[in-house]
Amino acid sequence: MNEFIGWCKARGYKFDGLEITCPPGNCGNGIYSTTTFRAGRPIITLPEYDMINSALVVDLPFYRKKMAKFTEKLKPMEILTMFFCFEDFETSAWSPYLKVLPKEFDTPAFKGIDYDVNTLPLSIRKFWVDQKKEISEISEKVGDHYEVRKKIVFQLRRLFPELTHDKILWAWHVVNTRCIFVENEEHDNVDNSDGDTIAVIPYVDMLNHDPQKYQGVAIHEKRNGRYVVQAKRQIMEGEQVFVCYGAHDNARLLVEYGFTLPNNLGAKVLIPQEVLLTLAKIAGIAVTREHEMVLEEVGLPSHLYATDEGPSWSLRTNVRVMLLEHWQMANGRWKKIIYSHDPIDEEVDQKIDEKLEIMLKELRNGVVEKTKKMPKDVQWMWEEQVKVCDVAIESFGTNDSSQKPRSPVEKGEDKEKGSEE
Ligand SMILES: C[S@@+](CC[C@H](N)C(=O)[O-])C[C@H]1O[C@@H](n2cnc3c(N)ncnc32)[C@H](O)[C@@H]1O
Repeated sequence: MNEFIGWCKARGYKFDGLEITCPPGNCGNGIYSTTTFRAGRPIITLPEYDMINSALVVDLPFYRKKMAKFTEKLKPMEILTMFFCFEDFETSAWSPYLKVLPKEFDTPAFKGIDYDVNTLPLSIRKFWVDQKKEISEISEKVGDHYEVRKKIVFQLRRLFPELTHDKILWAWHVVNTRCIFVENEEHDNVDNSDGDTIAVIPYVDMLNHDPQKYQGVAIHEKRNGRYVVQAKRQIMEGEQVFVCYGAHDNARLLVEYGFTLPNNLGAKVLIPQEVLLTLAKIAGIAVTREHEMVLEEVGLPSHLYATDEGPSWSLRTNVRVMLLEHWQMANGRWKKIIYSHDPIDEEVDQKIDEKLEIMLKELRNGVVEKTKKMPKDVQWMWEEQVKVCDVAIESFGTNDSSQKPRSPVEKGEDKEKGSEE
């Protein structure tokens, strides 16, 4: 670690009052404060040219030469993965940094765990599919298959015999678990058709995630040519400095970063429109095609979030829409009602509560039933969803679990109704 710290200082990084140590638990290294920082003070600064982004890599002579062999341009994720595949731990200019990177990761992809997508909660499903696709696409392009396709096996094998699927998987994880959102300039040799917004930033990438406690916010100060992490509130001596990687639930944290958080407020339950409609019907709301069309036009999500004190405004509004009378919807009259700033009529408000409570209990029971049927290794993801439902239900203040309506699954009416599916 000392070699890395010296390397950073020699490159102009500033991080007085911080030290990298291993926090308790299994989270690798973290950054701790050895002094008190006032809110607004920069705690880490480094020159922007030290951000490892696609432009930096493709302009390095080694990679420029290497990429000249390809007929197509690579995307930013592929370029950064390639960089971590090929940099030599001993001879690279980044050697002290490469040596402090984790050797392995606790993500399902790294451990070779392949979830059946149909057993995952909706909140993580698309992300899991996209991640698998991205890893296999990268390993095809940079690895064996790509070489076969391009008939340059011989040259690449001769130049880079160490390039294996395992190496690519490791390099991809380095990028995916450590990259930060930045707005990179366009570069002629980069395929930025899907954007170019990632960079791996040494030292800054030692910051761990805590969405509740985080004190560090990162800013690319283009005008000053530097990258800065600032204290967004006072940081006390001895505290671990955290940033927030995003409002992710635990399934997402595990799949993307290989860890979970106790009491994660990023937990959420996605309620797609067809499930909302089913729940509404169970709660006795007479939903017509007209209601469905208005719901589509309003376009609000019906999700439940662990951070919400009760069902969100958008979920309540969707229920409100479904309670509209035919005459209230005719000729676009619903817009005046739904978008009005006037307080909602107390009677309507009570009706929304009453219906929502039934709907959410039904949803909860459906998720509980689903949880029981899921393989053991993903049950905890569903249990987290049950907890989110519980918090929302508790907000109604009745909290009488014996009164929970039986789910359609229990009643044997419709296997999928009332579940998150
Ligand atoms: C950007 S790196 C942070 C530095 C990292 N701990 C290291 O030793 O290099 C992200 C990785 O740190 C770990 N991590 C970050 N926040 C964590 C937390 N709150 N709990 C456990 N592990 C965490 C995970 O392994 C994640 O993939």
